Amino acid sequence: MSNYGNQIQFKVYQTMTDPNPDRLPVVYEEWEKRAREVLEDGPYHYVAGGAGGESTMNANLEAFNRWKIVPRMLRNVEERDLTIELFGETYQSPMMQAPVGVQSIIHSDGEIASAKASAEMGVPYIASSASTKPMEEIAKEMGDAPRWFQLYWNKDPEVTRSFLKRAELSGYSAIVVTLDTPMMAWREYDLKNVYLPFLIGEGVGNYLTDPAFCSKLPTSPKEDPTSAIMHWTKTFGNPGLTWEDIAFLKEHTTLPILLKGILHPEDAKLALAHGADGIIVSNHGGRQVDGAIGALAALPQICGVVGDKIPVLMDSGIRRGSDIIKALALGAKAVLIGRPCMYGLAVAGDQGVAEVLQNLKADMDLTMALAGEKSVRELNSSILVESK
Ligand SMILES: Cc1cc2nc3c(=O)[nH]c(=O)nc-3n(C[C@H](O)[C@H](O)[C@H](O)COP(=O)(O)O)c2cc1C
Ligand SMILES: O=C(O)C(=O)c1ccccc1
Repeated sequence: MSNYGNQIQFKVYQTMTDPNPDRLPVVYEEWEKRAREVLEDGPYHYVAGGAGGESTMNANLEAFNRWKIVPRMLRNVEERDLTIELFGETYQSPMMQAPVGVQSIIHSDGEIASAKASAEMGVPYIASSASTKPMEEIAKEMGDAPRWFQLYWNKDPEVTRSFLKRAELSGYSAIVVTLDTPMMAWREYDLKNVYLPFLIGEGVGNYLTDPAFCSKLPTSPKEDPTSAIMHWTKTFGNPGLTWEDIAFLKEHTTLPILLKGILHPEDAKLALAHGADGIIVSNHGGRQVDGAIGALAALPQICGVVGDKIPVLMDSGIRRGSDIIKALALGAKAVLIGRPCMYGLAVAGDQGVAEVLQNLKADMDLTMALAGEKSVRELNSSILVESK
């Protein structure tokens, strides 16, 4: 049971007695501003930017703003429950870290720092295929703490199979298959800055340590890193995949498989028909299709199709506790947090990520209580109205 009320008082007291003007921000916009100050143009825009004119990024925020919470009173919210259950595991809150690759462009400790913060905060960490550090190193940092692995489905099926095996062996308990990035979108700032992290060898930690990947190289990546990177760019994404290929993944792993990047209700039906164990409604934080539907706007229809058959999670645009409450009330079992954690990482490494997660959890708990609700499992759309 949670009580963040006391923590808020503690935080205010801490702030009153701490004369340091550089203390960690509370305001989301200040985290972003501080990240902007510490990052060069290339990395900052890579993280903060979206596809094309960024209309999808804006749509994500607008979709949250369109729904309003209608709080209920006198419902005894003294004892509250933030825990959820997914695939037989109990998680401390309905929040996870979204898979984010190339984190060494944000902080020298990269994914190790984010994973450490996740373990400390009891927030599951989803390790990206495109991490700078190999999945085994990330796992080692986390001990027994919960973690999932995000799969970029390589053109070479042996690499895909090897990633699935390595994830199982290093204690990841679910596979998130990202479907919306068989190729990188048109991202204007990255083109303007001539900045693509993987072309300078970032985000290939899992690949350069993979026996299946390395077996296809003319020489070892140590001897010839350029060839290794070129091979990566040729094999990274697989635009030829179809729904029939999901069977390949099911054959090669016993872990639950979640499909990330679903926005169309017909695709939710196909996901069910092809045996997905979960769906993540997402537009990749507005980084792939410019002009796409806001992720939250896509959520209700997808939950309508899926019902209670498999869990639906969501990401894209979560910035504050009330966003999490809205997503859960519209049917998501949990949400993934992307950029906010990365701004925390840029500003203060693992401590920054932990602070961002802690603040989001406190804000979510308080918002839920003040809306008259005491369990994240019981939230539903009766506390929301849509304003057109
Ligand atoms: C810098 C960056 C790198 C990302 N890398 C990956 C990745 O490797 N795999 C993946 O599935 N999603 C990736 N994403 C998308 C996130 O998982 C998530 O969908 C998105 O950030 C959520 O939106 P938000 O940033 O508005 O919270 C990345 C996002 C960012 C900002
Ligand atoms: O930038 C991204 O959104 C992303 O998913 C990615 C893909 C490949 C390498 C690094 C990040």
